[in-house]
Amino acid sequence: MTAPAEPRAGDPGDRHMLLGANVYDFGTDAGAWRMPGTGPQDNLTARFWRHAADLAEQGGLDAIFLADMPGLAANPALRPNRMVEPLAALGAVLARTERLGVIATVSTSSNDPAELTTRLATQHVLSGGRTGWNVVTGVPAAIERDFGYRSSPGREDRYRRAEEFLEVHRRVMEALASGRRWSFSGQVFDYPEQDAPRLPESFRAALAATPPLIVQAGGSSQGRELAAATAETVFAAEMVKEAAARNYADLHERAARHGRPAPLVLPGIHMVLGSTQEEAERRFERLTELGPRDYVTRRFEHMLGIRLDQLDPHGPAAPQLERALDVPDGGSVGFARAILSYAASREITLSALLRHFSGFGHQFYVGPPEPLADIMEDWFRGAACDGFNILADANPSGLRLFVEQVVPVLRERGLAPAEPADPAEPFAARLRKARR
Ligand SMILES: Cc1cc2nc3c(=O)[nH]c(=O)nc-3n(C[C@H](O)[C@H](O)[C@H](O)COP(=O)(O)O)c2cc1C
Repeated sequence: MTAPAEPRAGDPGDRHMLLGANVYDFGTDAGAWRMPGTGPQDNLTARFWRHAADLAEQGGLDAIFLADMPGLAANPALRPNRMVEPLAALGAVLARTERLGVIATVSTSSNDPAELTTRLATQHVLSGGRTGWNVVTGVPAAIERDFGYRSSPGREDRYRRAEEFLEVHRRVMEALASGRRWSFSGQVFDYPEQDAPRLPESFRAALAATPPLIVQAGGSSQGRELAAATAETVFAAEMVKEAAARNYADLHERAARHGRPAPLVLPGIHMVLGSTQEEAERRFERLTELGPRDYVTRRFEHMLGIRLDQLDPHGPAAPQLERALDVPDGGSVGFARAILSYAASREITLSALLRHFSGFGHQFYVGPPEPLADIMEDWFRGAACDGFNILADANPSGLRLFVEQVVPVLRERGLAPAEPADPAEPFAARLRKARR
């Protein structure tokens, strides 16, 4: 009798896929805030976040994830965008839920590690162990001004700061949990030996049991190395399954070199759903009409550092982008790589690529539930991911469509749990345990 084959990295066996909802306020599509029934300031109300929380928890999702770019990261004349600070908004979600996890994006480039750690620890203990911190290093040009940067720190500097930031975070979290003194001395941060803050024993015990989950987003080689050395979950930008599977295996190898289990990988997937293909296409057309003209092309140019008017729209996308690509140092190599891999895998023209770019570097899907579940199942069983971060086209309607139409299909296939998660095993501990 041959021994059972060692599970390949990513072979899910009987595991369920993890499902996060990336609630980009009104939705991923630039026209989402103008969808019927949406008010331009809905996301500034606790009601909006309670509703998103109900949909996610009752729909059996694992977490609500909030991206963030502090400062005026996008032109509000184009679309109201991420107007709420993630930790505050997720406080409303936690107050409304029992099991759902929350993951807040906070940049290491515009915060202090010791101060942030006490904020994260407080929210984590109040939530009963249901929080995660998505580590990003972004300093898009718009943020330079708001945080008084004399010049935008390059990728190397940002990641060097992020490495030290995470080590300070780890030491402060340990001091909060143990009560022991702590210090840190590095190139970026310097904290003399000091007492841990005085805390009730119950607070310390809660942190010692399970600290906040460390998530990471940034797909450059520096980003992948940071994830392998410190993260427990990665929010990834992937548009092609084969590239995602290669990156998944690479992350497993990198983590093994650090003697750690690999982080769970959740690529984003931007979706426009309908009960039929026609219905979904109509929804997408409507959202595009409601959005600012040429929003997608301008975002495409900005993310890749190119000028479309200097390229041939009817020519092959991949060779033109390879020559022209100039990812801004404040931008994301991870997203650029995902877009290039899509262009190369399908040998499409630049204008055809733009149509698929409506996911802004994430996988983009327009159609009914079943084929979407096929794609998700294929990636999950194909060692390309451990689940997904759902990017609904418009919230809450798009999130509701996913919960009502796609989750039941995933459950039928055994890919999503039929029963809600056991609240006795809090979110952060459950995901930490799911790594391999
Ligand atoms: C999937 C994904 C999601 C990201 N989300 C954010 C975000 O919410 N806020 C932010 O400031 N940067 C975000 N970033 C960007 C990176 O964290 C940041 O710009 C980094 O410096 C560059 O990323 P890179 O390693 O991909 O070059 C994201 C990157 C990726 C790949």
